Amino acid sequence: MAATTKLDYAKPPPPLKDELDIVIPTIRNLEFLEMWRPFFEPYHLIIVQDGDPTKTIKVPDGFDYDLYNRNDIKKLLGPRASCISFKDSACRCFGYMVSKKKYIFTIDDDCLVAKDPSGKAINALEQHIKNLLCPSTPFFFNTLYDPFADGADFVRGYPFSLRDGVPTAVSHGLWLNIPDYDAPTQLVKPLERNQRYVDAVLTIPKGTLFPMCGMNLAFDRELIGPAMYFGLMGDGQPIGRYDDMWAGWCIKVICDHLGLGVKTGLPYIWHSKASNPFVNLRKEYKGIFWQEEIIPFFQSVSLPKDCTSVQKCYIELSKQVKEKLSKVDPYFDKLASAMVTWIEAWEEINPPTSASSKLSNGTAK
Ligand SMILES: O=c1ccn([C@@H]2O[C@H](COP(=O)(O)OP(=O)(O)O[C@H]3O[C@@H](CO)[C@H](O)[C@H]3O)[C@@H](O)[C@H]2O)c(=O)[nH]1
Ligand SMILES: [Mn+2]
Repeated sequence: MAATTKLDYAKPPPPLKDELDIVIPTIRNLEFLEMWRPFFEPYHLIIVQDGDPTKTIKVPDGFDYDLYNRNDIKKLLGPRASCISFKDSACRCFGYMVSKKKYIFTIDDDCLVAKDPSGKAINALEQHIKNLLCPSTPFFFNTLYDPFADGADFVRGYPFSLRDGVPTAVSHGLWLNIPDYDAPTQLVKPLERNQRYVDAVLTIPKGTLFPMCGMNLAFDRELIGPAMYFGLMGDGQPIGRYDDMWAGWCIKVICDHLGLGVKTGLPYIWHSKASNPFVNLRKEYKGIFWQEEIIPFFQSVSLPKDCTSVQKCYIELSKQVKEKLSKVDPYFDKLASAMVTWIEAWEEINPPTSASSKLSNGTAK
């Protein structure tokens, strides 16, 4: 059995119902919650209504929720609301900012409960909680996958000095049915469906980036929340559908710097609707060739030792974005400024407590 584990994988994890918020970006009514009711009803929902604030979003009875529309965002953030995207699912990050809980689970309104190979309904939230409560192993790859999973462990040759692992900051879930493909792939493979259920949770190794998808994602808000900014997308912006990707690249370099873990794999959800590939192509177009410069940038990012908090790392990252990516397009100059605005807004909404400020100055004992 692994040297240390905060959780016995064989048993269900603690429900964390008072420590976790569910964040849903939406332009639709939320009937999908009926399918999730057995799993979600005990939790507080933060619904971020995008688009026309005068539209009424219907939420099924029995759920405890706060709903924020564009007017609410402007009222709460004032001029700093400019950093929250409009007419793009990136608006969901506002929900991360206003939450007061330690954990966040974000899910799209076209993601339904999937079934595992035995036909059992998958409680995606329970698996994310397991993933977050168990350590990650970014420094040395365990070939039997998650060593903390029931029936697995560290294999021969795995250094005992590394078997405690590190705290897990992010749990990235996957999708059956409609896969999260980019528009070109979607256009050439319109009928492809993901039917492969891979029963694995992997820690993404230190130094490796990954394409983070926001539709089935959980994270420890206290460990990495301030870096989970989903960027400037949608209305008035030259790019869309790179919100979660941008956040994923930022959080990964910061997690690597701070010694935190990022996991991907279980749980699966059932992604029920494909968005329009032609509309998606128009949104993604610039991103498809910009990312050939963005990825080498993130691969070369080095954060100074005195960046001991997520906020300090993020502000340093914004400086490097301004310095090194603005030559790709003036958009990155705007994005770098928006990254700073996001941190300012985050700190205004979440004033540091004495404990958290000790943590952020690396003085906590
Ligand atoms: O303008 C908008 C459009 C949509 N939403 C809400 O965001 C999610 C995702 O929307 P949808 O399922 O229609 O789009 P997908 O292409 O499947 O989304 C995936 O692609 C990524 C694009 O950023 C994203 O990470 C994935 O979610 C739904 O809840 C819509 O209601 C919105 O708020 N504003
Ligand atoms: Mn979708």
